[in-house]
Amino acid sequence: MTTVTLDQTRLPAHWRDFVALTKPRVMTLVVFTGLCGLLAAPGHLHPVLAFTAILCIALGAGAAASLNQWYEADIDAKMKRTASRPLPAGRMDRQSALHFGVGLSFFSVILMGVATNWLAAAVLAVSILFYVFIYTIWLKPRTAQNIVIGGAAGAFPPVIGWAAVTGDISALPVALFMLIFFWTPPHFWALALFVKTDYAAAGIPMLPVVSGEVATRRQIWFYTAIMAVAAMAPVLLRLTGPLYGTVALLATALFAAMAFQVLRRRETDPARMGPEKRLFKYSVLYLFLLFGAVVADRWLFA
Ligand code: HEM
Ligand SMILES: CC(C)=CCC/C(C)=C/CC/C(C)=C/COP(=O)(O)OP(=O)(O)O
Repeated sequence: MTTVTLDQTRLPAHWRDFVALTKPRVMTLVVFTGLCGLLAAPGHLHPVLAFTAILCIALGAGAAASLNQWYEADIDAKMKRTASRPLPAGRMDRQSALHFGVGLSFFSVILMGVATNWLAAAVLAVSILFYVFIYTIWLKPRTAQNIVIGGAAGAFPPVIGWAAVTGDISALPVALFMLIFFWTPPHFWALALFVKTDYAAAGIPMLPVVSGEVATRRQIWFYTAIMAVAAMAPVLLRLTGPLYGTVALLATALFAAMAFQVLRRRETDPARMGPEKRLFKYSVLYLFLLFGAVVADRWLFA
């Protein structure tokens, strides 16, 4: 097992490493759900301010990701998937990541407040604090249910986007929050099944490590069922229309079919494209599809 002596490597940090620190690939979907919240909201925000609001969500998410990596540098060094990140690989010192994360957090929240309103800024602040303190520092090292509660951090972006336009939070953004909230366990546990040896090596009590594969597969199935209800809720409550309803129905049926394949398996082969990897990859596309449909529906049928 590789142990990197952190803080002793004080190589000049390249700007690319600061970008890597923000987890840009994950951020694409965070930004997209935030953008959809903003575009689905009634009312008008000047395009420059709308762009600024989305930028703030991206910067806030990047700040949270940087603080997550500042805190977890030694854990990341023990996992194959994360060992090449800037801190464990020794390309950046921890202080830089901390300063970058704290600076960016304040900058994104204050800019959001000045450019849009302080409700959007407050929700952005809550999501950063939630990801860093509730998920990363408190729950992740302690309980296998870490992502069920901690996942709420990633569910805030559509609420932030909506609040940036309207200055309030109504039923649709709450429904979109619920959708991401219940989507997160199947999204993450599908991945956790094929990287479970990594988490075991790092001593992180992720569900497949603590409760085993069978329990994880059942939990994925359980949360998929709740997520399906959350996915259909916007149309049942008449918050969205038929286009969203059709996309949500078809995409959720496929999600459930894939989760069922995962449920039927006993063991994961991390080297192959099994049902677990397929579900993880599809989970990302699924959220893109549903959020895209919310906006398309509002714009075409509102
Ligand atoms: C606590 C909740 C969550 C956990 C624990 C989690 C965990 C993960 C992990 C470990 C990865 C692999 C990424 C990597 O290797 O760097 C991943 C990928 C991804 N996550 Fe999540 N995730 C969560 C919530 C979310 C949310 C809320 C979103 C967006 C709305 C999201 C979007 C993505 C995307 C787009 C990828 C794929 C990145 C790629 O293509 O490499 N995740 N997630
Ligand atoms: C606006 C705002 C602040 C949004 C936050 C978005 C957010 C919390 C997304 C969570 C996504 C994510 C990559 C979790 C990784 O879990 P991990 O940290 O356990 O993954 P790792 O093992 O790859 O470090």
